[in-house]
Amino acid sequence: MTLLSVNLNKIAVLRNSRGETEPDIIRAAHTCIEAGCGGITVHPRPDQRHVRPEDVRALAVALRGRVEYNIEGNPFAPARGSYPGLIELAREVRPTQVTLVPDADGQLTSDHGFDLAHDAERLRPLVAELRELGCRVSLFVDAGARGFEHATALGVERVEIYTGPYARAFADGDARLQLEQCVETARRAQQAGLAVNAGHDLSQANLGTFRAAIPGLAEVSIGHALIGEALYDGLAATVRHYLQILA
Ligand SMILES: CC(=O)[C@@H](O)[C@H](O)COP(=O)(O)O
Ligand SMILES: NCC(=O)COP(=O)(O)O
Repeated sequence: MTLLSVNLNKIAVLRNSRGETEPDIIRAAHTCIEAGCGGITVHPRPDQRHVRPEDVRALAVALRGRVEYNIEGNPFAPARGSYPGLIELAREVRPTQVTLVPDADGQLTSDHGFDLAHDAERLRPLVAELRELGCRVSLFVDAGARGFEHATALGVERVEIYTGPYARAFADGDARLQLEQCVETARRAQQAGLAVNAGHDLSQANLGTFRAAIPGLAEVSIGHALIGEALYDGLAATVRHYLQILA
């Protein structure tokens, strides 16, 4: 069974565009949980254009004991304004899992993973602290990544394969090479004792093929496509509700 963790960043983006409280991220989380998802993911960033520290805290209260809570982000990005930094947020809310992502500041979205051999030493104290807090630690890696033994040696339990290039190739009509690379990467990670998560631009169109190719895939975190698809799935019914009011 692969756990579906719904990324709610895009709900926050819509809400932030009006500076008010709707759509409500907690209500969205309840809806996803009632629909059967196994986890909620958020990816706070220092510029706070997506979920904000207060969302991270409120979700921790709403989710506790119900589903897994996965917080993603760059642990090296400094605190800025009311953003206290990823590790400080983890200290406060102790999520189920922290996925460390080497985003550059101001990056539109995540687009690459860690170089495990190169980054291991600076990750070491962070991984140790997160594990002491009781959080499972996952590292975001590119398809094709090597050096998983460095992650295992740090005490990391999972890696998340960045699936953006796979999703793009799938949309372009031929994802064979990208998929093979993901399969091979998952196999190497599992051989090193790590469980494998995946995410970025996964969708109803490309998920089935991906899942079928990766035995033991532990978790997928999906946000952008899922929220977009939810709009299409709900738009007609919502228009009908408005028409009933106006009839
Ligand atoms: C690590 C990763 O791939 C996701 O967390 C992604 O960055 C989230 O997407 P947003 O760009 O919507 O925050
Ligand atoms: N870790 C990936 C994630 O949380 C969601 O990515 P996307 O589906 O929004 O591209």
